Amino acid sequence: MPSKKKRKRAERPTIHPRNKYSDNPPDFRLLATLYPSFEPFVFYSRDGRPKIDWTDFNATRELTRILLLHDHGLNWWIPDGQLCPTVPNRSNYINWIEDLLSSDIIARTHTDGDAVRGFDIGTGANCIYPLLGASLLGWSFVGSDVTNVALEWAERNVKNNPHISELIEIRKVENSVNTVYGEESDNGQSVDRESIIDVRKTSTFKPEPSPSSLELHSGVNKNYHGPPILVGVVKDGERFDFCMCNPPFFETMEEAGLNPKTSCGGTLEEMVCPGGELAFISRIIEDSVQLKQSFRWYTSMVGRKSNLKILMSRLREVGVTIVKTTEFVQGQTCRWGLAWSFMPPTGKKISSHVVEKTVLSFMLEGIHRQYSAIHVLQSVESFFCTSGASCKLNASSFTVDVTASNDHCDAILNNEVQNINEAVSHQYEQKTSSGSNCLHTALTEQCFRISVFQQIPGTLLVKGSLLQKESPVAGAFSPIFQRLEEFLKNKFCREKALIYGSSNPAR
Ligand SMILES: C[S@@+](CC[C@H](N)C(=O)[O-])C[C@H]1O[C@@H](n2cnc3c(N)ncnc32)[C@H](O)[C@@H]1O
Repeated sequence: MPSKKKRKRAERPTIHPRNKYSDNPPDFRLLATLYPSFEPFVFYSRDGRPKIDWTDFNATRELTRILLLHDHGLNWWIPDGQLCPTVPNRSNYINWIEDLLSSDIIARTHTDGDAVRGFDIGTGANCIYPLLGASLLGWSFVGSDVTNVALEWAERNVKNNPHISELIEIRKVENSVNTVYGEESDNGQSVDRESIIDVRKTSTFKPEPSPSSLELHSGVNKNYHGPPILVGVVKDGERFDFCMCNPPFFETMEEAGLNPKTSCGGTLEEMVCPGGELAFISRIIEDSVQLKQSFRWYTSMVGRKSNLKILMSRLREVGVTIVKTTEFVQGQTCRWGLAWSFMPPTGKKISSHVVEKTVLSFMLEGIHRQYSAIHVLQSVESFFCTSGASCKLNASSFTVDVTASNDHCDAILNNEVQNINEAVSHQYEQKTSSGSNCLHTALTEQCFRISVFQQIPGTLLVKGSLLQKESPVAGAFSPIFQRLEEFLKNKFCREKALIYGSSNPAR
């Protein structure tokens, strides 16, 4: 049997090992006794487990407030309706940047001794990244934003923490330098034609999208039409170790208010920008082409896997020296981290936590209305069972654990249907490092977990994790996963899989 600790890790596969909450999730019972203001929000399920109502904004805000106070010694507040960050999830991004900075894959150059300086694009009223980065790691930050409420509350949150306030500068993004030619931008603000023309004149960036870029993938032109992001905000001669960004992910508020299971607030300005995250991050890429080595690392969160692929091909076009990605999982939500640099690479490798080669994924987009994640999960199970592989479906974690022999793998790849009762009996037990339930495996078998995550309505992410990296049949994992992609797309999506084994650069 796997140890308790190992099982816990397997349930939360990508929480960073240095994350304070990786082995100790918040203890609501304890927090309710320590903080009377939190107590009214905690209730107990039949089996006595303490819970909070994730759909209650006041509950999620109070949880964030006391976690920041209890675990980080930070005083913090936001007004009603502003985006409320989840502390464990935001800490993951900070830990990932720490990995990038310490990785030696690019040269260390312009740092001021050991001091690390970051730029948080769109710090929000919550100012969460500068507060966490400064208190956990002593990093200094510029946090930028455009709205008065964000700037006012970010300032307040900094001032209320005098022990780190010297480390954080909140910077207003001036709209006078705008990015749409001689017209009004979508939000009615005036714009400056000159600034964008100058930027393009000196740029090596190609304004015409190539066949692999935005228009082709999305079917719409997703150019950014908003206030400046980095160019025009970063001052002449300023140098940073990194920038980070939790961008406005969505194109409309409808798209944004979608997770009925949680209430984390979020105003129109925080959640939405014309063109959504694709346009916003594409502008960060364009700005990075201008600013090049002013930053060691450029990074952003990405909300949709399909956008990650497009952005990666964009990065290849503009000639970055290195691209890194990671995955952030919290409950049923999955986000990605995208990082790139123009620094010369040193040829050294980054730690294995950052590069994840045994995890594959694809998106199911345009799912027919009548289907939900559980239907997809059941089809995953039947897909593998019909080849004779053994499956264990877990409806609460939305996973299917699969154990497949060499013969089962062949059957899947050759589209053969086997008698389920004839599944090869397992020969002996071999524990996997990830502590999965899928333990009864012979050496010639492989064991993997398929997980299904809700993205937005009509879009699911399907992820496959190989649990026995050393298995001699591990090489079959990728083609099998491609078969699964083809099968699920044909069954659930309005747009069918056109060709078997569609290439996915993000894999
Ligand atoms: C999704 S919120 C992120 C807030 C916070 N960083 C977090 O992680 O919770 C996006 C933020 O970006 C800000 N924003 C939008 N356009 C911006 C721009 N051009 N420059 C700086 N901030 C911008 C919004 O006002 C909003 O506060």
